[in-house]
Amino acid sequence: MFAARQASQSVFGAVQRRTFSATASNATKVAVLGAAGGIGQPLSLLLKLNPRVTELALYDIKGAPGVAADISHINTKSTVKGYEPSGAGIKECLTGAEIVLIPAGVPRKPGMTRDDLFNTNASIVRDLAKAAADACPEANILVIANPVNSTVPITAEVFKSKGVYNPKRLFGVTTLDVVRASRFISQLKSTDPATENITVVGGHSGATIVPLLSQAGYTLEGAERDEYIKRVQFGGDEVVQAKGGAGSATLSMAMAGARFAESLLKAAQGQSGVVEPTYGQSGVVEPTYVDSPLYKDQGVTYFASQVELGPNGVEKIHPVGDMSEFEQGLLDVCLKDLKSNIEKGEKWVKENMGN
Ligand SMILES: NC(=O)c1ccc[n+]([C@@H]2O[C@H](COP(=O)([O-])OP(=O)(O)OC[C@H]3O[C@@H](n4cnc5c(N)ncnc54)[C@H](O)[C@@H]3O)[C@@H](O)[C@H]2O)c1
Ligand SMILES: O=C(O)C[C@H](O)C(=O)O
Repeated sequence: MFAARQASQSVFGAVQRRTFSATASNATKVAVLGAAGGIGQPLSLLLKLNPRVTELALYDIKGAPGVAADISHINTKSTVKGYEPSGAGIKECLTGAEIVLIPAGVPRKPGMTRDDLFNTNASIVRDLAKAAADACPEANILVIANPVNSTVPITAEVFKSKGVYNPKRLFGVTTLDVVRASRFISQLKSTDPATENITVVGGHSGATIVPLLSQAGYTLEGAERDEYIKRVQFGGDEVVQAKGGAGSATLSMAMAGARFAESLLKAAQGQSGVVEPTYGQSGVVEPTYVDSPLYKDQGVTYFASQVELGPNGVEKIHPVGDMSEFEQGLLDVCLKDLKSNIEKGEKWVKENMGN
């Protein structure tokens, strides 16, 4: 009981109490690709605060050694090293990594959709996926770069082309949608956001983001419902507008990425079931966008639903479960959009696999 309680301490709780430390058998190297960016820097900071991480490898086309030097002074035990193309390079960064987070890529400006990022980010993700498939084919790959609905299939096709694809190890990070859906309902209902955990299924853009409020026992009606759904589906646009051309969500995304990485680390280190609410509800059952059987018969080969994580990555993909008629309508729209986003990624990468 005590051990379980200790192991489920939050990132911040663990640091403050100074009682929890990762053991040698739990040595975990985590790599961040795009570590000098708006997401990469705070994400790397949060990973440095996580006692489950023992080695942090930070790569970017520019600036990663500086970020690493800065973060390395934080008084937690993990080692930190920065890599750039002209130095030790991405191969050394990735070798031995168990988790690879990919926030490398261009963010949106006002007026753009995530799909407008496709032309730039597809080749960035393809090339980083190639490097990971060569250097750490068994790592858990966590894709943050947008458009996630398409960059995840691109990553899968790269791994398939190298004969090392394991669908249990590839994740599109959709945690920010869960974080937003939970925060926004807590604002409407005056509840504690730390205890809200709204399941969000589908994908990660606009109408493909489907919050299932009914599963948390909530019913919203009329304008209140429509505004809530719009805010969850277009929460990213709210931040893009507010930043006025200086990028998209970085800080909330860093938290969401760190939370999902922590869930995987907990699962890899043997925790199972639903874990008591800690670091923003980080548990071992999380919605994430994976190679999924749920809607394959409709040509939708990747889908985010509740996924149980374990030492081998994906342990179990939960079905979407009961939903209201209204939510079913949202899901129908989602599936149509998702199918074309997936096909776009797969088609592009097959035509542009390169060497
Ligand atoms: N999944 C989500 O929920 C979510 C949330 C927010 C943002 N995003 C996406 O994350 C991506 C990054 O956003 P950001 O705000 O951090 O952008 P940013 O421009 O601040 O940072 C991107 C970083 O990637 C680096 N980079 C570019 N090409 C690279 C390459 N080939 N190898 C390594 N590093 C490379 C850049 O040098 C830069 O440091 C965007 O595509 C954005 O849309 C996703
Ligand atoms: O909105 C964006 O472009 C970034 C991200 O996907 C988000 O949801 O905030």
